[in-house]
Order: sequence, then structure tokens, then C-alpha cells
Amino acid sequence: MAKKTKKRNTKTKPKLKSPNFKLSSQQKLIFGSLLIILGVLLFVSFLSHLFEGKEDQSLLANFPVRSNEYKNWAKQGGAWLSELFIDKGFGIASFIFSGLFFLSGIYVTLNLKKAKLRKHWIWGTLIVIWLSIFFGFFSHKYGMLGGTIGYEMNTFFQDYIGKIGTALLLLFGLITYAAIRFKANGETFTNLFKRAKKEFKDEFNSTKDNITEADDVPIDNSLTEEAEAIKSSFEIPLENLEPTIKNHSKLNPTKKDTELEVSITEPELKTQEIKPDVAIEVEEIKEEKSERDNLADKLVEDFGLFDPTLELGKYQFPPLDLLKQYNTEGITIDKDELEENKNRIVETLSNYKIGIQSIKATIGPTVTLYEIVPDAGVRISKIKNLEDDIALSLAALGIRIIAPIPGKGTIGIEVPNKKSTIVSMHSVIAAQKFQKSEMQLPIALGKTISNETFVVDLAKMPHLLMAGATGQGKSVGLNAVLTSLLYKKHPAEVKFVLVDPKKVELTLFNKIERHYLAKLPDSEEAIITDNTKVINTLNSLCIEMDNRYESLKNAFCRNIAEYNAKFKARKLNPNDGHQFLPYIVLVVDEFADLIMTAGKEVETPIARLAQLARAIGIHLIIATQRPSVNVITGIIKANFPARIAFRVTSKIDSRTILDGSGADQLIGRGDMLYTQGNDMIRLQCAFVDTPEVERITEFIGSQKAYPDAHLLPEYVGEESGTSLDVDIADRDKLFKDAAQIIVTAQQGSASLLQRKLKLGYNRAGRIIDQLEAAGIVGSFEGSKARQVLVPDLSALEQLLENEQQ
Ligand SMILES: Nc1ncnc2c1ncn2[C@@H]1O[C@H](COP(=O)(O)OP(=O)(O)OP(=O)(O)O)[C@@H](O)[C@H]1O
Repeated sequence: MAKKTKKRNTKTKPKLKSPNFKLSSQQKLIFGSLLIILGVLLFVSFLSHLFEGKEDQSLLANFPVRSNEYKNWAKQGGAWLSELFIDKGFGIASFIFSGLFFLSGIYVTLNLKKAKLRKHWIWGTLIVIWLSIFFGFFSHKYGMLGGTIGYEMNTFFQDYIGKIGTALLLLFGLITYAAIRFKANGETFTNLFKRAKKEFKDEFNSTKDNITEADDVPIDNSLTEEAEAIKSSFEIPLENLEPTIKNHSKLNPTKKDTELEVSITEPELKTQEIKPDVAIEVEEIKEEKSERDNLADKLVEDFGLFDPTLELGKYQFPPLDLLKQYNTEGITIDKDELEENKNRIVETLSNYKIGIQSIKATIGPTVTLYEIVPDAGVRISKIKNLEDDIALSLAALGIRIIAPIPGKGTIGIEVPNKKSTIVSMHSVIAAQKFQKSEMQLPIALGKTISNETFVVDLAKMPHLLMAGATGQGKSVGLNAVLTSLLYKKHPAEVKFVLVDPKKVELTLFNKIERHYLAKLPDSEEAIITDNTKVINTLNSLCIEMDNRYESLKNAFCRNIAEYNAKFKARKLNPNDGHQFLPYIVLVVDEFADLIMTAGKEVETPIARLAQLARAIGIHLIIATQRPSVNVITGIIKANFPARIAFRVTSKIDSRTILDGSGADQLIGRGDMLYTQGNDMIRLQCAFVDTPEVERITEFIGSQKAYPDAHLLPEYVGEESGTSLDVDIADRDKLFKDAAQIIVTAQQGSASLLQRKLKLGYNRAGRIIDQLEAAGIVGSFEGSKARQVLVPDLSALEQLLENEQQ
């Protein structure tokens, strides 16, 4: 068993440990400075290689002879590195590598964002390659500036696409770079062109301006040197202006001068036009985050959101074709039957002097609902009182009268169809309502009277009580619930605890033990058929519940959904005992049997779970044949608002389950009433046959599984008493470590030791016994953790020292 538990521990560890690859801040400093030094060394070597490389080249043939006198500033090593990077590599573009190493050093030392550094490396390498090819293009002129790689790549390209092709390819590379790196587009280039044009124009105009201004000033016959230069650069305008300059006259409105003025005002107009287009840049105000969030963000950035399904990443959900489709599916309208029923209803009601205004039929899979609007003045209470008489007059089994239909003000009479249609599991699972549901634990129960697929969330129920006489469809109902969850939830997200005293109903699910089932650490079979083991399992679930509440409290979460979302966002540290929590669904088939044999011992933990477990993702589904008050007690009923009633034999039984009649009027074979506290809905339960369940479990069971079933916390029953006379010499090697853990956590539980020391259940249990014998923890207290009798570590040290003397 110890082996099994160990397996489970190793199962979860690799995932949890992945973020621990991080370096400590000291290691970062050492590694970062090494990178910086390497960057500087490369730069120095490369630089000196540019000047002295040729002389070193001949010596490198005898590398590594120590006596050789290298000219490189970093001697042999530098010469060798330069030869490798520059001559045999990428040419002078290799300088970028020295920069990248330097930058990496800074990033590592200062613990900056790694994603950015990765970007620098990717772009840096691409630039190196481009430059290498670019310089290689001119290798005939500038020798090996592009290195061997640049040269070889150039000859390769030129052989295939020629010189022009290679040049265009380089240009294409440049444009692509600008487009991706600087988000450039066609507009950027036209803007660039426009700006250049404008600058040129401005310069041109200002030159003209200077010249005109100069016209205001009396000028000597000899032109200044500047004017001379302007004159030579703007030949044509100056020639036109020449006479004016020569005559020392004021600016005359000659043709050319007007042109000049216009050209001066033009840019001003343009700027006015442009002004409204100038976009205002609003600096984004970033919300300050707490240190913990920043760390979580970083982890998410580096590793992505935590994915609980990763361990069984290749798991495939069962395909729909494993479920059977029936020919008799789909509603057929039998007009004669409808007419006949309508006439009988009208006749019967008229016997009791109840007039009808209108009647409307909704045909469901097993029953048809006739909705009647009575004449004005007819009291609903009258119809309600006549319920039984009307049912008798209609002389059919399974008639139910709903007076009034809630929220409608009409009276409903449900009459069974002569030919009922099967609601296949296939049809409800395939329904969009189920497939697209965003519920936490969606269950496709069946179809309503209006033939709509009925999907409910078990997490919202939060527990389900199912009752019905034998052979009315309970087991099929349970299978429908389990099948729905199997089709929607990954093995990492939900676990079942199955209790089956009948020993035959749920055995098929044994095949998915290592995928979906949860069990006690010491039990062989995951499906519990022995009533005494049920008590241990229920108490173990109570411990799991307490542990989960503790985890939720430490994580400041109100429910499992919030907790898991936080865990996925890596805001909870696995080293603090946090882990992804799967939903746990406890299914008890034949609860009456359990209560009869175990009584209070079962009722208490069930009631505790029912009262408290909703927030932490433990949900109970309890089925019973005998819905009597001593089985479904007040405390159980109070905590199970969601109930399903299949056909029962008496009105009293119906009252016990539903707090009202109705279940006794059902027709059986999956015909059921569902209530979640208020309205009662009549449903036809989806039918899933044993071979279908077998195919599904076979399909899941044949896939890669976890090493073991999900292990629940150990629960030491009273019968496994402790032997307190443990010799000090016989103590476990880990006794002291265990004592320290227990005292630090102030929680005397074996499961804590199992987790922290990676022990098997048996060994952890033995150590707890030894701790009890040593007076460190108190005696066994049922589902609660043992009391820790030593307040702190120094007291523990003292206690152990005293023992030695
Ligand atoms: N939803 C359904 N649609 C059609 N037929 C059904 C449906 N549910 C049950 N039946 C029929 O009723 C039979 C008995 O159903 P089931 O075994 O579920 O009853 P049960 O209430 O579990 O009985 P028991 O308590 O004795 O185990 C099935 O073999 C099947 O033929």
C-alpha cells in the first residue's frame, strides 16, 4: 500500500515542481556576470581581430600551442573565438552576438522579463543572418566581411536566383523586418517619403526666404560668399531675381515674387490642415499590483496557466457513437388518441359542471399534457378537490392533474401516451443544451414534457436524493448521471466515490478506477460494497472536506471554483500544500440498506457532508428504494433540496420524497418527477443500457490512466486501535522529522505526514502511533485531527532530550 501512496505522490509532483527550476538571486548574479564578461570578451576579441586577425590566422593552425605569440588582445582564446564567429561564421555581424551575451547578462542579473530577452535573441540572430548575407553580397569588394556563412549563402542564392534576385531578396528581408518589428505598413513608407519631400521643400523655401530677406538690406555690389553659394545651388530662381538684387530695390510684386510668397504660405496652410489629425497619445495607467500577483503573472507568462489535465493530456472523451440510437425515438402524433383523450376530458369535466374555454395538447415522450382554460368563474379549488374523481373517470394509469400550472393560470392534465418513446442517452448527450453548457457539473437527466432536453448542474443542486420503488428506473437514472459527467468532465476534474451494496449495479465502473474513481488508501477495490467500509469512506470524505476548507481559508477563497481558478492562475503555491481540487461525487445506491445496517454512524457524516460540502466541491447522490421516514430522515431531507422521484407505490412514500403527492401517479420505466425546492417537473429519464455503459467504461479504461485511483485521506477507524508501548529504539527513522512537522503545523494528522514526508499510509499511521506513545499527539478523535500536545519546537526538543536521559 505504501508503494501505492508513493506512486500517487510522484504522480502530482512533477507538475507542481516545474516552477522550481528558477535560480536563486545569488545564482542569478553569478550566471549574469559570467554572461556579461563573455559579452565583453567577445567584443574585445572581435575588435582586435579586425586589426590583427590576419597575423593570428597562420598561428591558429597550431592551436593550442602555448608558446605561440598571438596578437589578439584576448590571446589564443580570443583569436580562436574570432575565427569561429567572424571568419568561419557570420562575419562582422558577429559583433551583435557579443552585445546579446552582454544583454543576457544584464537581464539575468537584474531578473528582467525573459520573454523580452528571448525576443532580443530571435531578432538579433535574424539581423546577424541578414547582415552576413548582405556583406557576403559585396564579398568581391570587401573580402570576408560577411564571413563564410554569408559568402556561402550568397553563392547559393546567386546560383539559383542571380545577383538581382539576391539583392531583391535582401530588400524583401528588410521590408519584412520593418513590417514585423516596427509594425510598418505602406502608409509608413509614403509618410516617410512625404516627410522627406516636405523637408526638402522647406529647406528650399527657407533658402529662398533668406535671399529675399537679404534683398531688404542694402547690398554691396559684391555678393557675399553665402549668396554666391545660394546662387549656384538655385540657378533658375536666382537668375530671375538677379536684376532686383542688382538694383537694390525692395521686393517688387513681380511674377516670380508672388510665386515666392505663395510658396511660403503654403506650408503654414498645410500645418493648419494637419493639426486636427494629430492624435493625442494618452499614457496608459497601469494598475499597481501586489508582489504576489506579479509573481503569479510572471509564472503564468513563463509557464502558462496551470493545466490540471496535462498529466492525461492525450485523454479522449468517449465518442457519441458508443451510445445507442433507437428507431422509436422522436415524437409521433396520434391524432385519434389526442381526439379521444380530449373528448374524455371534456366529458368528465362537464360531469362535474366544469366548462372549458380552450384546450391545448403538448405531446411529450411518455405523457401528453392537456392544458385547459376553464370557463370564467370556475374555482381552481373545485378542480383540485375533484382531482381523484377526474383521474378515475379518465380511467388511465399515471394521470396527474396540476391545478393550476404554476405561472400560467391554466389547469394541466397529464395523460400517458399509448405508445411511449424512449429518450435515448444519445439524444440528450448530443443536445446542444448539454454540449454547450457552461455548468460545473452538467447532468442531462432526460426530456421534459415539451420534449426539451433537461440539463441541471449538480454543483448547484448541490446534493441529489433519488427514490423510487424497485424496477422503476433508479439504476438507469444513476447511470445517466454518471454518463453525463463522463462525457463532459476530464478525469482530472471530477472523481467518483461509488457505494454499491447491491454489488452489481456499479461494478462496470471498476474499469475506470484509475481515471475517475476515488478510494481509501488501504482499500483494494474502489467501488465500496461492504457497509462497514462505507463508514470509513464517509469519515474520510469529512476529513477531505475539512482539509479543503482549510486550503480555501488559506487561499481566501469562498468556493472551489474560485480556488481552482486562483490555482490555475498560479496564485497559490503548491509548496504551501495547495493543489488543484477535483470535484468529488459520492454516489450511494441503496441508501436504505446502509441506514439499516449502520444507522447513526452513516447518517452523521452524510448529514455533515450534506450541510457543509457544497462549497468545497463534494456532492452527494443518494438513491433509495424505500423512501420511508426512518431512511430519509428530517436532517437528510433538509439538506437535499434537489430530489428525483421515480414511481413509488404509495402516496405516503411520495410525500416523504417530494413533500407532496405525484410520484405515486407516475407510470414507471424512467417516468420521474424532479424538484429543486419549488416547482415539480415531470421528466422522462434518459435511458442508458448496461452494454452502453460497458462500452464507455471500456473506451475510457483502455486509455492511459493515473498510476492509482484518487486517494482520499486516511481515516483510522476505532477498530484499528493503537499500541502505545512503542520502544524508543524501534521508532521510525523519520520520527523526529515527523514530530517537527506535526508540532510546526499543530495538526496531528497522518495525511499531513504522508504529504510532507512522502510516506505511505501504513508508515505514516505507525509514526502517528509512536508520536502518541511519546506524548506528542493526543489520542484518536474520529474524523477530527489529533490534538498536538507540544506547543512549539523548543518544547519538543526538550521532550526528546528528556527521553534520552
Ligand atoms: N429511462 C428509461 N427508459 C426506458 N426504460 C427504462 C428507463 N429506466 C428504466 N427502464 C426500464 O426499467 C427497468 C428497470 O430499471 P432499473 O434497473 O433502473 O430499476 P431500479 O429502480 O434500479 O430497480 P432496482 O431498485 O430493483 O435496482 C430497466 O431494465 C428498463 O427496462
